[in-house]
Amino acid sequence: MSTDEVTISPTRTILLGAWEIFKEQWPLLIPLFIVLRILYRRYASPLREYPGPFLASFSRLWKVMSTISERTHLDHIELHRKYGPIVRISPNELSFSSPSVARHVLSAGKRFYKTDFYSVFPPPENPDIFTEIREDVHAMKKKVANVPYSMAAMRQLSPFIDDTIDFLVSRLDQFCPDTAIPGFQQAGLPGRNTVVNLGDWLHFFAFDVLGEVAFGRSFGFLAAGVDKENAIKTIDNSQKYNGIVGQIPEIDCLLRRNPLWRWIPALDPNNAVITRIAREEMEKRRPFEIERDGKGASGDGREDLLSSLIKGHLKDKTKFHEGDIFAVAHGAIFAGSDSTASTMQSFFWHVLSAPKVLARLVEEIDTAARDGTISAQGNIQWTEAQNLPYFQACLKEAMRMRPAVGVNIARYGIEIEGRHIPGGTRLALNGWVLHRDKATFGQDADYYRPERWLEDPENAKVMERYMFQFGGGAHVCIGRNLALLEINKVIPRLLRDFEFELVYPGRELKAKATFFVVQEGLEVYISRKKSEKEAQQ
Ligand code: HEM
Repeated sequence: MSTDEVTISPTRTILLGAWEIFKEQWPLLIPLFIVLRILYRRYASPLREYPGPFLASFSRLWKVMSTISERTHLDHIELHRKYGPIVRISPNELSFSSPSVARHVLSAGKRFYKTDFYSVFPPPENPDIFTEIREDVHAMKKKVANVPYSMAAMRQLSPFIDDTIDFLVSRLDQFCPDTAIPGFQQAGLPGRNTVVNLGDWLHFFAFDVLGEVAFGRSFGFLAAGVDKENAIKTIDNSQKYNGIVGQIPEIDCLLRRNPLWRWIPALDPNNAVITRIAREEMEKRRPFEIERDGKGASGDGREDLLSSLIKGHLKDKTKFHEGDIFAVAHGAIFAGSDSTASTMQSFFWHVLSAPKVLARLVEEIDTAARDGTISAQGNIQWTEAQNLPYFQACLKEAMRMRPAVGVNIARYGIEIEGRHIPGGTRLALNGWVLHRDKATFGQDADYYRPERWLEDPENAKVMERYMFQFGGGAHVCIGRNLALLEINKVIPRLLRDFEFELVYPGRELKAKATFFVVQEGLEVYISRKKSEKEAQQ
């Protein structure tokens, strides 16, 4: 007997036999495998009992197509209306419409974990707080980043937000008819007929604030008055990619993670203007040790996000690496700009579309400015804005109706309200669906009605518990203090100083859900309000 005959194991013999059969029969075997897999998923999977679109029962195509169409938020509302509170949206994914289930899934410590959806978001080599899916590592990074994001730290940055608001106001001023110049329209000056894209200006504002807060310098969008170097568009395209490829993360290695991309300069994300500024600022702060004494490159004594993260790194380099500094500061721009802009756009669109709401809101703000509840001139403080109950109700209602995240937030988990969920199942939640729950928000939950927040304080508390515009639990939005601070300062100021009117009343805002809901179509006419003194003259 030869040595070879002795060493061939039975397993190897079977595998070799199988390979031989496969080589000959593959044209038949591959389709057979696909059909059997479809049949298994459709009729034998533990999730077969859950209703949903036919395509979704055996393939991820349904949710990929929905994400490509940028209508995921609307598709999910329709789905739940048609199929009920739990819908199967892919072979191993269930979508839930109940806010109490969402609270359970998102609560810290309930053993629900972020899915690989998040792993496609850049930077893959050094995940930031949003993209980090290892819970222990995430907790370590978040501990460091929580410090600069606290409300106290944010309020210390208030002067820089104020400067950006002043600048926005001066830019908007340029579109206002100057009634002091007789015949201003005939003179070709901007006037009543000037259409202002308020949505764009709010977008530029949100970006410039983040530049100030994260890197101590504005990105210059307000100054340019345009999307400089298509930076915003680049981010939106990148989010679109994340949203779609996040549904099928396996293919990311063939696309964005494919090293060949680096050879095409236009596709290299490192060339985007925001990334370039972030890298430049990071280099300016070296050696990092000087940041420890508050003598950082921002030079004006203020502690921006970058310098605070550098300090966190210096405290414990093993827990918060150098790469984390860049990833977290840079990630803030991606996570915080479109989201804040979208929220402000929703607010303005809803309020300007509802004349009675607008009248009541403007009355509240004007009265508050007259009686000293809020400053009559210049910027409005956070604490002052808290004394505007109707404004707060309008804001909550806008975040309820059109939350800034439009794609599902997904988690892995195995048990919900006593119901066992097979391991590996993704649990999907969509704010647009959750916030329309009639049992929680009322029978008229489909309508924008700020009064619901003022009618019964106890009920308002319950509704507040079930709002998910900032996510929840261990992964609750770290930038919510900044976003709310910014919004609470800028919106009442704009409504105090200007009058706005929609150019196309009754036209829906175009809302494209990439990850965030990117909105278009907030065109307005704008004019300066007369001060009390001017009105009397
Ligand atoms: C109105 C504005 C904003 C909205 C509506 C919003 C919404 C959200 C939501 C829903 C999540 C949870 C996502 C998930 O679990 O998958 C989230 C997480 C996050 N947000 Fe925001 N966000 C806003 C502003 C900001 C700002 C200004 C920043 C930073 C400057 C920021 C940074 C982050 C980060 C880092 C996370 C990940 C948190 C974690 O996983 O621990 N966001 N945001």
